[in-house]
Amino acid sequence: MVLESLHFSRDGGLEVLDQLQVPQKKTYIRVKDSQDAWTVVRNMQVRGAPLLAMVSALGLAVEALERAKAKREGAAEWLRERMSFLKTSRPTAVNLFNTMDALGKVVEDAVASGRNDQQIYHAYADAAEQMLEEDVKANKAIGDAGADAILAAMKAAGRDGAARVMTICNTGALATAGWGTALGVLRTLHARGKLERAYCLETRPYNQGARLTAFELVEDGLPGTLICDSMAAALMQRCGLDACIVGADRVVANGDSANKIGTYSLAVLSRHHGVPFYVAAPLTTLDVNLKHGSEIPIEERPDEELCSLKVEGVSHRVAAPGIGVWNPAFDVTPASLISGIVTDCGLIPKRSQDFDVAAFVPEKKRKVNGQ
Ligand SMILES: CSC[C@H]1O[C@H](OP(=O)(O)O)[C@H](O)[C@@H]1O
Repeated sequence: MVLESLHFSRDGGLEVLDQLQVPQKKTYIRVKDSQDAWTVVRNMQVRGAPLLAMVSALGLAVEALERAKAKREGAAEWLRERMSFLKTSRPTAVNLFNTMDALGKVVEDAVASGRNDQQIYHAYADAAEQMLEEDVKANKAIGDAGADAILAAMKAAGRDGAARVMTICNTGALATAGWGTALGVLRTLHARGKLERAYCLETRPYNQGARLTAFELVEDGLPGTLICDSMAAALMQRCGLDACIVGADRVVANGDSANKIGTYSLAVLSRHHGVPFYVAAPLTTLDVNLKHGSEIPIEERPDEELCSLKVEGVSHRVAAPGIGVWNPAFDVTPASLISGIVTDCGLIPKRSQDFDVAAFVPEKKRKVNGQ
């Protein structure tokens, strides 16, 4: 059983796994309020689009419950200000914004129904806690839909065996509340006896693949092979693949998808080698307010993160001092290179060169996402 990314309870509060220390150390750190939540997300001690949204929401829930106990007034105004603050930690993963907007609606509904301060604090905390269960359920649904899609594509290509699948970054239990999105599809294939091998890219410069995905594959006994990002093309050329499946930080109205830097090159390689390329994401990752991938804000991380290797939280500089650095944390894959977008509500139907995401988001889910 993989380490859990977080532990939350009303009495015990919130603890998160410090992912900067994985796999050498498995250290849980306490998140006592919204400031702590913002800091662990900004530092990438906690990362992964769904997980960073949940940790932000739950860190604020811990603080809200403390204020309820102390009978502090001004609940709605305080929660609005704290949610706005939490939105400033990282700009690309839309899950953070969708989650804060959905929780903001919970607060506004409580105010509109005449709830007092204590009730408003508790309404917020109840909704934040419920997101944990919903996330794992969504990931299991993504797992089934993704595994069905990959096996159907293999059958159409005349292959009935187990799947050889490549993935980038970490999209497993350490990027979510459990099971994972793209890595959740690999877990489902394995559970069905249909995973021949998972090839995980080390995912420079943060090494989510080498440190986190490799850790999850080994811990859960999935057949995994680690490769350098630069080896992906040669592996497709020499060994053959049945699919690539990746996560997402934001999928916009036409299906263009932002994900970890290196994903776009994987999509181009997949197209060149005739490998189906899938994006796996819960509905909280969809953003129909943006029409095209060029509108997605791309986070740039500190130069030091590219120039150094961090082991157990300690940085060792590798790059020559004084060199200029460009360090975008994400890139955007155009919908035309994506074979399918796998969600917890099934696959988004593909048009000739893109997807109609807005038509897909069911009315009820659209409301939850604040769209
Ligand atoms: C479950 S999708 C997680 C998504 O987030 C990762 O980015 P980061 O590690 O910088 O938070 C990566 O893009 C993954 O695909």
